[in-house]
Amino acid sequence: MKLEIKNLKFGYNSNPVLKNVSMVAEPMITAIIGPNAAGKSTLLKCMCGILKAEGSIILNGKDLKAYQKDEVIKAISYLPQESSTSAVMTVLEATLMGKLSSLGWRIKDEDLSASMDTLEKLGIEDLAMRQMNELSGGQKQMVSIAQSIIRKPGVLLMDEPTNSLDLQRQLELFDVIRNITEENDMTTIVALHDLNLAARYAGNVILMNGGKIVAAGSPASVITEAMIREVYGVNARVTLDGEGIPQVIPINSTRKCGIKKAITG
Ligand SMILES: Nc1ncnc2c1ncn2[C@@H]1O[C@H](COP(=O)(O)OP(=O)(O)OP(=O)(O)O)[C@@H](O)[C@H]1O
Repeated sequence: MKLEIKNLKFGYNSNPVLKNVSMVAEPMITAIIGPNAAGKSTLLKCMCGILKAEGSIILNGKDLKAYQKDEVIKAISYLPQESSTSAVMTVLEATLMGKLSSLGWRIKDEDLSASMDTLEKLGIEDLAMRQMNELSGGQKQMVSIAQSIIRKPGVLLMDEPTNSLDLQRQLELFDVIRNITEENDMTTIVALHDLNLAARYAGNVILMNGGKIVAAGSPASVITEAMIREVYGVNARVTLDGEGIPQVIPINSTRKCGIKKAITG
C-alpha cells in the first residue's frame, strides 16, 4: 500500500510538534531517524489515526478519513514504543489476540496455526505456553511484534521495535521484518535511533529534526558524516561497505551539554 502524507501539522496543547510534514512511503522498509524529540513517534501516531492531525494522510490514493474504522484497523498496524502487553495470558493467546482484534473475535483453527507460525518465524515458539506477565522486557517486545506482524497489514508502523532486544535479536528481528515486508508487499515504517540498522535494512531513510523532515532518500544519501555532525552534534566516521551501505562509527560529541539540548529539543 502506498502511504502519502501531505502538509501534516500537529501540536500537543497548541505547542507545534509536526510542522508541515510531507512524505511518501512505498512497499519497502522506510526508516524514520532523528534525534530525541524530533517528532518521530508523533508522526507515527498521526499516520495510524491515534492522533488527529491537520493535513492529509492518503492510503492507496484515498484519504484515511474516507475509510471505515475497521478498514483502517485491518490496513494499518501500529506497534508503540512502550509495549503494554502484560496481561495474564499465554504468549500464544496474546499473539492470537493480535490477529483477532483486527479481524473479529471468532477463533478458527488456521488462526491458531498462524499464531504458532508467527512465533516460530520470530524464534520464540518455546515461549508459546509461558505467561505474558512472567516474560522479560525483550521477550514481551518480541510478542508485541508477533501481534503486529500476524495481521500482515498493508502498512506496518513500528516505533523503536529493537530497544529492548540484544544484538542478535535485533538483527534476527530485522531479517524477519525484511522478509515479511518483501513477501507481503508491505509498507513498513520504522522509527529508529540505530543509524546502522536503518542503513542496513531500509530502502528509504527519512530524517526528522525539530518536527520537520530535513532529508529523505537512500541510506547513503542521508546518513553522512556532515548530517550526523549537524543534526546529532556528533563527530562520526561513515564508510560505505561493499554494497554501498553506510556504516557509522561515532567518535565524540561536539556539544558540551549535549544531553540537555537534545532532550529538550
Ligand atoms: N503526550 C504528549 N504531550 C505533550 N507533549 C508531548 C507528548 N508526546 C510528545 N510530546 C512532545 O512532542 C515532541 C516530539 O516528541 P516525540 O515523542 O514525537 O519525539 P521522538 O522523535 O519520537 O523522540 P524520541 O526519539 O525521544 O522517542 C517532544 O518535544 C515531546 O516532549
